[in-house]
Amino acid sequence: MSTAVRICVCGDEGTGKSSLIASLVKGVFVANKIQAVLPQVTIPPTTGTPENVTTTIVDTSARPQDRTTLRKEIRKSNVILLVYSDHYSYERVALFWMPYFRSLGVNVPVVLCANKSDLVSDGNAAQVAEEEMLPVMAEFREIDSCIRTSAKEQKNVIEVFYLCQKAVTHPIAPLFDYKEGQLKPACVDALRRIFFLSDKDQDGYLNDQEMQDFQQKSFDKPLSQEDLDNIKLTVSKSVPSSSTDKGLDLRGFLQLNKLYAEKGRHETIWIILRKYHYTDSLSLEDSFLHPRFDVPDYASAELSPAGYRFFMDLFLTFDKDNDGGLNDRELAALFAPTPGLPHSWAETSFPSTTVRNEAGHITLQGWLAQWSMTTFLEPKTTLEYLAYLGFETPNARETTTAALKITKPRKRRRRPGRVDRNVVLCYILGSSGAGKSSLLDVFLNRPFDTLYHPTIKPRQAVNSVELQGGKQCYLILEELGELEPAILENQAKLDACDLICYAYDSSEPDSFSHIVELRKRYPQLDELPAVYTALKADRDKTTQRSELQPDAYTAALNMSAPLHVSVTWNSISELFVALAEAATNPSTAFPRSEEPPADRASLYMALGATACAALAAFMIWRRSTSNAA
Ligand SMILES: Nc1nc2c(ncn2[C@@H]2O[C@H](COP(=O)(O)OP(=O)(O)OP(=O)(O)O)[C@@H](O)[C@H]2O)c(=O)[nH]1
Ligand SMILES: Nc1nc2c(ncn2[C@@H]2O[C@H](COP(=O)(O)OP(=O)(O)OP(=O)(O)O)[C@@H](O)[C@H]2O)c(=O)[nH]1
Ligand SMILES: [Ca+2]
Ligand SMILES: [Ca+2]
Repeated sequence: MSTAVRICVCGDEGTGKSSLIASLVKGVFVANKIQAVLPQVTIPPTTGTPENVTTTIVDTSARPQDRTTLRKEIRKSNVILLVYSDHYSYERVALFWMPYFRSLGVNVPVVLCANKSDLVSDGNAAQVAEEEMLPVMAEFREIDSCIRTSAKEQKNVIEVFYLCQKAVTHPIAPLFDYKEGQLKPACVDALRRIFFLSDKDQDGYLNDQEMQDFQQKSFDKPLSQEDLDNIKLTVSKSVPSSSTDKGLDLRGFLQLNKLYAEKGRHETIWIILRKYHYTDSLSLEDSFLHPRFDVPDYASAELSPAGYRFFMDLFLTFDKDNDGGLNDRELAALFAPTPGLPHSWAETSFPSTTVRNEAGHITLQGWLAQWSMTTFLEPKTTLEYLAYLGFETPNARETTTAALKITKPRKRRRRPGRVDRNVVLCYILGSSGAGKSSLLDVFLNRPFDTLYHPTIKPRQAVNSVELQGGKQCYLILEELGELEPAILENQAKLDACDLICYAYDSSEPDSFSHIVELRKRYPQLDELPAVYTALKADRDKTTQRSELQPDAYTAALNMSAPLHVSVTWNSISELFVALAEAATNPSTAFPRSEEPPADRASLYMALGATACAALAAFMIWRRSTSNAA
């Protein structure tokens, strides 16, 4: 919105341009001859000034020799005050002035002023408007408003300049189409969204309480019962088919605003739109959608209790059939005041990233998990959607950032104790076919699928996990697909990750070596806490083709031995608890720091050596037997 209004006063010679300016500034009519062109005046905002703008008024001359200056001033202005005072100068409005402004290519509102009204008898006022003003207004859309003034009698002098200010601060053009007699589509879209956000119970009507809240928010003052009844009466009169028993429906709400526009009270619409953070071009303010929110290094973003509350209420409001899931229609209704699903959700075929019910609809648990993940991975998206979806705080000065919080930085991961995080990210690394996707599926309570679909794009799954002691945390599991090398080379990605889960297929002899290779190739992985997991434990365990067998390998690292799990076993959920525990208590997932007793260390090494020898012997034996066969 503009903070300054520059008014260029134009019109034929002798129409009273300079007199109007002098009358405004001095407060009295200057009867004696005044300067042809007054110097420009700048007026600071006063109590009545719309939007507290500073106003500059520029006088001009219509004489041909002053044309260059006139042109320059018109181009610099935000609004033109076009003055006429008799029949001749009136004719010149349509014949010269309006076409002239158009030929300059300026796109500013024009306020048309019929000055010297003292010379016309009062009875004529209505007729003047009918016969003179309406036709030119109809012909030239850029005319914002018309007014009759008298500099001599101080009539409408303050008002005419006020109209000029308002034409800039509260323009009618973006809201209303005179030719069609309709609110413009962008205005209807914005009002529809505002109606939708105000209809808190989503029954399609603004009931009395919702109207009160809307009024309070828009105009910072309560709505009296009388005013409310009047509004309803006006609407029911103008939309005869609508009943206002349950409140105001969308049609009635739009009609009400249309009436404002028709009656020249379009500033009311602007007040509403601006309260809901619309810009002059009827888009949402960038600072509203993207407030400043910085996540320091080693910290993360999470939803605050207010944020969780908001998303929970949203879910409950839109689960109309109360079946504990949001079906496609309910989801579409929920996202109606937004541009659609967040980009990243659409890309990851939401809701497949989180918990769904049998019908495939996202559950409340899944919904909160999904937002927890989004906030963790891309807090700006959450902030944007909080704005679209109408998150409000009791304190008007607070923004959507009140729905988020920043966790304490956790640079020193080896320090004992829990980290200040309720949402954690765990990368699952392992050879292709090791069973990573199956792990993600079972994490989301999906049935086990024996069919193998290799993963190409990174894939995430998020769910809540109950930690020991009953505390909830959200665990994001991510398998990296073909981007595994790229992601592991990216230090920022590793810093953001809370835990590495090394996974291998215990029934596949070439599976564990992938982990050994990864750790060799990316030594920076050792800076992260880790958990080793042997997958497909329901199948026959086989010897790994690796220098050390997994147990010996982890023992040599002073790490816990791999957990043996199978997605076909119910006990698989214990793995997720173990991962969440390790991620929130990272020091437990590093090599134990106390040096083990010397003889035990050598025992591990020796064990490793025997294991290798055994493996070699085994392979030789196999080969000879197969040769024999
Ligand atoms: N009766 C009457 N006379 C007015 C009014 N306003 C201005 N006049 C007179 O009209 C004449 C022209 O007024 P100006 O203010 O100089 O007009 P202008 O448009 O600035 O004229 P230029 O500078 O020549 O372009 C003066 O004699 C004013 O006193 C008015 O409201 N009523
Ligand atoms: N018996 C058994 N089979 C499993 C288990 N987990 C996974 N599988 C099967 O192993 C095969 C590969 O599983 P995926 O989960 O696709 O393996 P992945 O690690 O995601 O594979 P990539 O995406 O190629 O890296 C599939 O046919 C699964 O059905 C398990 O616990 N037991
Ligand atoms: Ca003048
Ligand atoms: Ca309602």
